[in-house]
Amino acid sequence: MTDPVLRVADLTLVRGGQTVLHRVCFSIQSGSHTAIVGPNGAGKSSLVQAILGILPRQSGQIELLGHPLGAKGQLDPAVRQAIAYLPQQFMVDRRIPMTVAELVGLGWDRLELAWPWRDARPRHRAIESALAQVEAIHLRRQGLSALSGGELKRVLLAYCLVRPRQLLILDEAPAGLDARGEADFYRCLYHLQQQHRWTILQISHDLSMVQRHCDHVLCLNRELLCAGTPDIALTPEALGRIYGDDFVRYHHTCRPRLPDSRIPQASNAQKSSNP
Ligand SMILES: Nc1ncnc2c1ncn2[C@@H]1O[C@H](COP(=O)(O)OP(=O)(O)OP(=O)(O)O)[C@@H](O)[C@H]1O
Repeated sequence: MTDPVLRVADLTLVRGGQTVLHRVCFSIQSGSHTAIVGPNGAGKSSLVQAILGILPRQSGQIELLGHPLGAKGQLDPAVRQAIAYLPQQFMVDRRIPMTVAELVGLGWDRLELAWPWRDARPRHRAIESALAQVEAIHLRRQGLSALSGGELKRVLLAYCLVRPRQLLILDEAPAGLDARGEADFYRCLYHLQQQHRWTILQISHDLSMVQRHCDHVLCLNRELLCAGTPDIALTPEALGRIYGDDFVRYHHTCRPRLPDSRIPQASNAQKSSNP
């Protein structure tokens, strides 16, 4: 078995004086698709922020692509560039006069100093290719303020894939999209995952999506309560431990369409109910 893409050992995190993660341990393998599930306030976003080196940890170790993450978030720049992050909300003022191509280009730029003119052509080609892959090439000269929510998510995916990445971390990335936008986003994401062999770690509240698309689940509520394939981690018993014993999972089912002959006729129904 190859080295894990991510290894978290004994991670404890304190925020605002309270322990939000207690001795969390797990690892994720290359090419896997892992979901982090758990109730509001369970520490899911805090966990992701600790993995990205944004939040300092109280204790424990984090290793990304075989490299240790320093106590203050230090990480080999080449490793950092192999990781892409898609947040729940894109916190940049959309009135900033920036085009889609300029935003995607930021994902290509190296962290160290470089000669801008030497890289201009490959940079341009990488931006065009990334936008084409998310079917957003027609938006390249558009300002960010003119994008719909769904278009912006696709552009952010292009930002993620403008450079080769190995690990993609998503924090409720399709939040705010309508049902169609969410389905399109996931279709695009899974297609790209197959193509680029990404390892995905995503926070989600959508247990049906997790059941359908993820091969590993981490159930978190301040500590790691259980982990395994969706069949193991999303049983009613396991969900009861995470969300409380009275939790009942809602399944949306479509009523089958009745053949026309069996649909009650409003006029007949009315007739028979009239004296
Ligand atoms: N900036 C902060 N300062 C102090 N405490 C915080 C801060 N942000 C979050 N917390 C606390 O950390 C705990 C975990 O929050 P976190 O956002 O990680 O949970 P979550 O599982 O991602 O929740 P949700 O599903 O609601 O997004 C919560 O108790 C929260 O109040």
